[in-house]
Amino acid sequence: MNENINKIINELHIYEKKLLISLGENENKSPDEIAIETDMGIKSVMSAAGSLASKDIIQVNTLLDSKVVLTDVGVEIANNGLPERKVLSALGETNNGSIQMKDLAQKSKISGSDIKIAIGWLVRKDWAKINKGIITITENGKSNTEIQGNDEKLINSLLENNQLDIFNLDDDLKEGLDLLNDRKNLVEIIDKKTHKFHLLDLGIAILKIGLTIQEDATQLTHQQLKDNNWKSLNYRPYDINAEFPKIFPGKGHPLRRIIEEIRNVFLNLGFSESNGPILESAFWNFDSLFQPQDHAAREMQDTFYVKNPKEAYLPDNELVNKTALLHENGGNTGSDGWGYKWDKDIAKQTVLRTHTTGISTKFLHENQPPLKMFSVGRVFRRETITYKHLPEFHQVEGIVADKNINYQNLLGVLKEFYKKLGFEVRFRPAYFPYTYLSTECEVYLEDKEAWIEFGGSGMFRPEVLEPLGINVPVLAFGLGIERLAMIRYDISDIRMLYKSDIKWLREIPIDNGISLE
Ligand SMILES: N[C@@H](Cc1ccccc1)C(=O)O
Repeated sequence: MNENINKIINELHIYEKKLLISLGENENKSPDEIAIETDMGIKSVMSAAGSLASKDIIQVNTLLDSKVVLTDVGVEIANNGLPERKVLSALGETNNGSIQMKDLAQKSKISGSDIKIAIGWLVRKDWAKINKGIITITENGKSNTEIQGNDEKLINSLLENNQLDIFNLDDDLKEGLDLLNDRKNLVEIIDKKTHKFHLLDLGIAILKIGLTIQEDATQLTHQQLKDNNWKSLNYRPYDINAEFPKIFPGKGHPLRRIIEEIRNVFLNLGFSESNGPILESAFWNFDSLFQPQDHAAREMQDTFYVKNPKEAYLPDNELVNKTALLHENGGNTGSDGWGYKWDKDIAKQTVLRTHTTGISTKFLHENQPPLKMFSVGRVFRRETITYKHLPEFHQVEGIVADKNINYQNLLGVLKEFYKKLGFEVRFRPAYFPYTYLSTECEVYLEDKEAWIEFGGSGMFRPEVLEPLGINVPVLAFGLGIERLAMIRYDISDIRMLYKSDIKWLREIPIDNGISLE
């Protein structure tokens, strides 16, 4: 037996020991008292008690503790007397023991609203009778003028003691409580659960053997190693439930992360990555895309033109001349072109690129199909800032060029791309001067109950491909990235992505499965 107990003792946690020792001194302490005395905190006391109870060392009883207290109204009544008591006193002071109803308020000094209550209780307590507007004291009333009722006893006792334990009330006070309870607003009963610990035989036996508390070591010191003390130390076990401070490790910005995710999707689909300058010539940004020089998108209100450098270099003459011809009369493509005089100077203008599509035409000019290329970059438009518009944002641009490429392949690539990112998109017919057929992808924003546009795409027109020297079909797309991030991170305002809102950035989970190496 002893051997067994020793084993149990050895396995006791320091909190269990502290609790047992405390109970050994006095079993009647409340958990709160023990928590203060042992400096353990109430949670630790209760969990140590639970653990001791599970080993049959102590028993934990749950008690309901019900206290009665005066309400604010109750305190006032306790100081001034019950309204019916005031009326009874007033009746006692009259010669014939009666008062006219209409004089009641004035004679008994109670407020109008208390009259009804006073009458009700006078009758219920049989202190007075009412007949034809006259209140008359009864025999019972007379004999009660000097005696406190049980309800009054309780009120006074509460005024003195603040609160009383319901289970300890004597019979008078119990009856008083019943009466007061009927009045609704004078007393209140507060129920509280408490626990009481009781040492069982095993607990008593353990205490008899005696418990020593060796404070746990939480740190190893140089000295302990030197003195060889470390061997006899009692090491505090790791508490994996302990509270810990929140830490906010560094992490990639959500926009950066989604860009990396997008890059991975295309790299995994076998696309090669390309890039281009932010400051671009109008030639690559517009002219190479068969966008006429008077096209609305080129207007100052849509495009940022740059003063310095004011002009960009144009590519080789052959390409420039072919492009000029195409704009003017369609060149060899069978198209009529736009039918205007193409102006070199307009093509030389420098712009902050309005899309990344110029990267694609430049890439086609410099590379031979078959090819698959994508690029991610920042683009600029003179947009009014709203929850879904910013004057600068990111696009992912891409092309696939090969003999048998067609519009179905385009839809296939886009579907695959969005699916890999976890989005469901719908396609709508669209128009771009440089593609035919053209389509736009949209996603439904539940918050705004609206479809928002994700980006455009289409098959490059022959007018685009011919001057570049490409004679196979090319599918092309240019998709916005910020809006994807909005949905991915559940933010209803695109501006959030550019605010240094620490709280939001901190709370975004780190791990969304994308590595940033
Ligand atoms: N450049 C278009 C998208 C697009 C790219 C390629 C082909 C067709 C459309 C935009 O910015 O919206």
